[in-house]
Amino acid sequence: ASQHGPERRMREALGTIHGYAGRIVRERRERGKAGGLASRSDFLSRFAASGEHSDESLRDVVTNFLLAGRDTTSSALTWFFWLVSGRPDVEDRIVREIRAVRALSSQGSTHPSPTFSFDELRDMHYLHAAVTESMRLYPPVAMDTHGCKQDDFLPDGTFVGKGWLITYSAYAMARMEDIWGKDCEEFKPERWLGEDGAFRPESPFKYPVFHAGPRMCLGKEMAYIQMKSVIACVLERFSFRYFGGERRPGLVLSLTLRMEGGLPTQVNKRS
Ligand code: HEM
Repeated sequence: ASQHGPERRMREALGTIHGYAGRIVRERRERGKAGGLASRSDFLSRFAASGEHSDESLRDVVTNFLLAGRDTTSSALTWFFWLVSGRPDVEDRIVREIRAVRALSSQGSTHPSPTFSFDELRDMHYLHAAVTESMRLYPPVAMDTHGCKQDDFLPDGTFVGKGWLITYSAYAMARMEDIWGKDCEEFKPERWLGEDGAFRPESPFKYPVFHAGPRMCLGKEMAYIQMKSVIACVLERFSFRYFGGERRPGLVLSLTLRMEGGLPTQVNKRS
């Protein structure tokens, strides 16, 4: 193998990632061995304790989860907070929903939990719609590429040859009138709500933010729980004011869709 150039840099980068993920696995294994209070019941600890998986295999699972689950949700949250900061009406509805859920569950309890339970988060339909709508316009995986294993035809008859790469852009699809109608460019959480106010999902082929078909995102439900939990906890206590100017922040297209220059924000305590 070459000691120079891209190969060497690749090897070094891989060493850094493997080192990081490997430490996480070793730590869980050691804690598991110590047993009792020191061991934890998280997903990885259970995997490690089962004794069925090698360190290398668990290291790759950890790497996969970090890549798939960290930058995606943080990209989604960044664009969400930017969109909502320009729409006080949406923010207001979210906060009212959070308070309604809170009021229902804290009846009779003097020390309500600072976070929200799974059931409480599930009851936040408007928030679910707002998060979904924000990812429609700013999909964390804005473009997704797959390789074609054998000659095939797309449903519309387009030929795709073996070995070809095919890319679709969820970002562009969100802005097509044919798909979403005349108001496609508008941030409109109501798009996702039925007349009863309940969230109404769409076909993943129309909304390919988590991909569609057999290789769809495995972490979709977990991603919603994480994002709704963060948003509900934060918006219950704070309001945000974006001060990056009137223009839309620049798009940075890497593996995930990031925001140029981050999200300059003033945070205020909610009264
Ligand atoms: C807003 C957050 C997320 C978005 C938008 C998202 C999006 C996607 C997309 C588009 C794919 C398909 C990639 C491809 O074409 O191969 C995918 C795959 C995957 N995602 Fe997510 N993801 C999110 C969060 C998560 C989280 C939190 C986890 C795990 C904890 C996760 C785990 C995975 C895994 C394991 C796959 C591979 C599935 C397979 O190839 O069979 N994702 N995700």
